[in-house]
Amino acid sequence: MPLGQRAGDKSDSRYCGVETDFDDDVPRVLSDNLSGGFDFLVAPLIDPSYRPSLSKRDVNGSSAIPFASSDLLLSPSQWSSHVVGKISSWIDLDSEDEELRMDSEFALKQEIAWASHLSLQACLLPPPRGGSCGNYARCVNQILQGINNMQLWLRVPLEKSEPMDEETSDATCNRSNGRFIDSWEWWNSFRLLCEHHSQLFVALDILSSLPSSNSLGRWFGEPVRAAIIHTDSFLTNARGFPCLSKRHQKLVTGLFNHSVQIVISGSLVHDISQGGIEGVPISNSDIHFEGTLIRHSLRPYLDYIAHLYQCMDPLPEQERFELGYRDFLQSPLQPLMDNLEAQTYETFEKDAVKYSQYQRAVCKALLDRVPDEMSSTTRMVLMVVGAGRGPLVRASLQAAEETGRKLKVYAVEKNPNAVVTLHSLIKLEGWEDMVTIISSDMRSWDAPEKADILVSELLGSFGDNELSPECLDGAQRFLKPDGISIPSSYTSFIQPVTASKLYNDVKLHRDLAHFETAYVVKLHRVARLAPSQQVFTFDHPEFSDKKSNQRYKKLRFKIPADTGSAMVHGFAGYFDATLYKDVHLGIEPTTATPNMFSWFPIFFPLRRPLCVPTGSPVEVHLWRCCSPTKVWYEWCVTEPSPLPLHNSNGRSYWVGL
Ligand SMILES: C[S@@+](CC[C@H](N)C(=O)[O-])C[C@H]1O[C@@H](n2cnc3c(N)ncnc32)[C@H](O)[C@@H]1O
Repeated sequence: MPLGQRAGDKSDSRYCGVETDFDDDVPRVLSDNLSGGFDFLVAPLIDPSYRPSLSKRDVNGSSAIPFASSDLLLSPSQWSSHVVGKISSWIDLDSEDEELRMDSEFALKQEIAWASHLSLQACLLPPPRGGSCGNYARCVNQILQGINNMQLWLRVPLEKSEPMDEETSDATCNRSNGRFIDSWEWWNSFRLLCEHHSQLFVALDILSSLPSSNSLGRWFGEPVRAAIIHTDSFLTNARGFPCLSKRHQKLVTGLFNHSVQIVISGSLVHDISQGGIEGVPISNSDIHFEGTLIRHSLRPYLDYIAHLYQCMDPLPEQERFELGYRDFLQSPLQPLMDNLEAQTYETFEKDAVKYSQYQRAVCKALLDRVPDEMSSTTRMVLMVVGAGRGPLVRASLQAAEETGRKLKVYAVEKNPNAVVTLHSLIKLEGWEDMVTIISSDMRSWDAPEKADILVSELLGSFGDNELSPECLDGAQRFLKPDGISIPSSYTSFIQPVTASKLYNDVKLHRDLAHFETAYVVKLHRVARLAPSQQVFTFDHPEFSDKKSNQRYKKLRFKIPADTGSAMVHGFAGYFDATLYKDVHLGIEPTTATPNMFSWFPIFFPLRRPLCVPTGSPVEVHLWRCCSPTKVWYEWCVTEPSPLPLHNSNGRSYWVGL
């Protein structure tokens, strides 16, 4: 029974699991837990006292392996939708004891084979035992090469003690028996050994104390599938009911938002005589036995988790619309080289916020340029360059009306199809006296007069990446020397991110070119590791003789020390544009224009994930390179360790002029 209804949320986080002990009557255990309100079990598949080496001594091989129920007692579809197999926790693949190690390898493979036979969607692997986990990772990696769709969830305690001063910059000081533990390091070694395998996930054990927010944040870029909350981690409220600390609540909400499933583990440790969570009515799903109400012993914890789920705000409509775009890599548009389609224009035009910002900017420019006393005698020449289907023409005319200024508009557009639409718009709106349509590339148009105001929206997710600088260089010929360009400038930004899903999606292409391409993507499962920094700025108009649109920037990012070590899979990129004076629009997360949806961020991947030890800076270099026919970016990392230069000479990714 899902935790609740949240408009638009179709993610797995609606389903809550329960960790159970070994029981050879899985159908009954499942039925009890489903009736108790849980959606799935995390259950051992085999009797924990079983050891392969002992059974091998049974020379006849006559005794059955003590698996918990078979596929005759529970159908494969029931196993698949309701059971996550819990691999035996005695397994220790890096033990010094050879017999135990050999037994462990045999048992692990045997249990996973059984889980595959049952069509389980996932198995929970025991946590690495700290220190070296080479043999454990080797065996899991072998298994990963052979399984079909099943996921393996590596159980990892969510634990990070604060390092002592002298350990701050030492990433290898991850000792389970010493002073400093950062369990992320265990996960990191393991997944590096398994080469970021896309079926290897994390299940986090949520303990009663939580590490710092920065260190928790790292996990949102990792493939976390489940969070196991032990009943011991719950606090007790004034009335004796289980509840979580504010920080735990925030974490759980964050996990829900990232499609992570909660699993309750442990036994009832709260003394609740009344039943039911405070304020939550006893539910239909409580079991009635011979007229007596039997509640699942963990029901108060489940009810509390459901309560947290139900308290979340509904997903805003725009977010719902964009759900399918989350972490989905798209090639950036090439509006200069290609002609956009009507559908694309239509999507742009739905973004009312963008056009209202433009309208505000044009209003301010008109008021600055034409004093009140001249408003009836002066007619401003405004050119919309790259007019598309006309929304900026409309915004400009509305600004003229709002300010009582007179306007003559030229709408310049190089896409002949959009020009057809423009003509029909002008006719429909009766703007023939005010608007002249020019079907031309702005870089080659011979304008009959000069403009007071040049309005354009040629911006990509990274500002200049759709070649606004090159187009406006061509267009500023017909701007008066004291004329105004809207936008007057734009700046790009980047920040390092953990984004294991994006990394794996790029890797799927199995070629270099995809690792040297920038993507437009609605970032969701990412950890933003350090505040973004400015990269390239372009100002318009720019009449200087020496100007160049080539750029180079070196940036150093400092990941907060309490984050711990982190993995960088690439850089998230954004832009902010000043339209006119204080009117701006942009997508840089800290200053993003609210409710504007025209642009998703850009993502510059790295060919090899970059492990950044605690306290190490990340030094990145970015170039904007230009030739007569194309513009491209090159990028590389030089600290903490050098990575190859990406996209040399624009060999993999470029934007055509
Ligand atoms: C991002 S769209 C914006 C369209 C419209 N202004 C809007 O806001 O919906 C950019 C438009 O500029 C046009 N464009 C790009 N480069 C151009 C150029 N050099 N000359 C004329 N139009 C250009 C494209 O065809 C496209 O219609």
